[in-house]
Amino acid sequence: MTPGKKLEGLVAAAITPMTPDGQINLSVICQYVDYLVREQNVKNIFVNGTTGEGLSLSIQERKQLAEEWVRQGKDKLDHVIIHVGALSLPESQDLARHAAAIGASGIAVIAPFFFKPTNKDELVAFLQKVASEAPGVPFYYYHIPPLTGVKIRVEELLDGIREQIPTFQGVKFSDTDLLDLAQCINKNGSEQFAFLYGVDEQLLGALAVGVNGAVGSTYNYLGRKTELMLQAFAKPDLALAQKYQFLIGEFLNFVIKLGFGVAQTKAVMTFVSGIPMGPPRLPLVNASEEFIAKAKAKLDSIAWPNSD
Ligand SMILES: CC(=O)N[C@@H]([C@@H](O)[C@H](O)[C@H](O)CO)[C@@H](O)CC(=O)C(=O)O
Repeated sequence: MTPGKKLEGLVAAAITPMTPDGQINLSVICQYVDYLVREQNVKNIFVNGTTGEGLSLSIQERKQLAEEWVRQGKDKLDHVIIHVGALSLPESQDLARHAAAIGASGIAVIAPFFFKPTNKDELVAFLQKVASEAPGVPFYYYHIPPLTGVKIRVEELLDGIREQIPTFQGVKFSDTDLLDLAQCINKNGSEQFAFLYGVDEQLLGALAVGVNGAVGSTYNYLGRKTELMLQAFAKPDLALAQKYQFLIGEFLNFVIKLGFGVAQTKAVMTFVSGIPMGPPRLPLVNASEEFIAKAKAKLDSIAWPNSD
């Protein structure tokens, strides 16, 4: 891992591999890291988030996964960010201390979503109590209102945030409100904080307003293609960047219509990488065989530009 290096570019939202009987499967994480680095050229990972079913895991499982990702990523990955958000503040603090103790490169926290903060001050108070348990570890706010129902604007949250959370380093922005995202970047600059976008199907729009990178589920298996989109955008070759975004969107649009979530992501990653990701945990249920066949046929049919 590379301490001090700014978090930018693509970050894979880690899937949590499980055995057929639903236990976490740490034994494939070494292979998973090698696959990301060698086949997808992705060197950053976001552990125990949405795609990783972090909120469906026990605290003990979350710690075991964090330890294994840090251990396996030590000499191969640039950043291992651990999501430590939980509904219970002491649990979240415990996870933050643990992430610091094992040498994670950053921690992230989702807004509590059962008893929800109703304004910025309540949310920042919660985040501050977690961040202060890991005073040497870069802290990221994980904004995902479609799942948390917490719609406090990030633009508002960032106002004066470093005074309350000195380790504040950036935002994982998993929302479609590009006005809010653009204002965050306009007011704070993407040099001061890292802005990482989390809606893979419209990353190009977020690049246009200045994000530093992206965290998402599809970078597990479309990391290399998305990297080519980032390169085309940087060149700049907007037509080529659009071509990549349209094709990524074509696949996601297709699977979203079939019903797409974490269970289906596990199935897609299994057939693309060959690494068994196993079943999801209830209440999520396995992707159907019909979904798998259709998703595979669709992905295979895409004619990527300059494809290898
Ligand atoms: C709601 C959801 O799962 N969003 C994904 C996206 O990567 C999403 O899978 C993708 O845009 C396809 O819709 C990420 O934002 C989640 C994520 O980064 C995480 O697992 O923490």
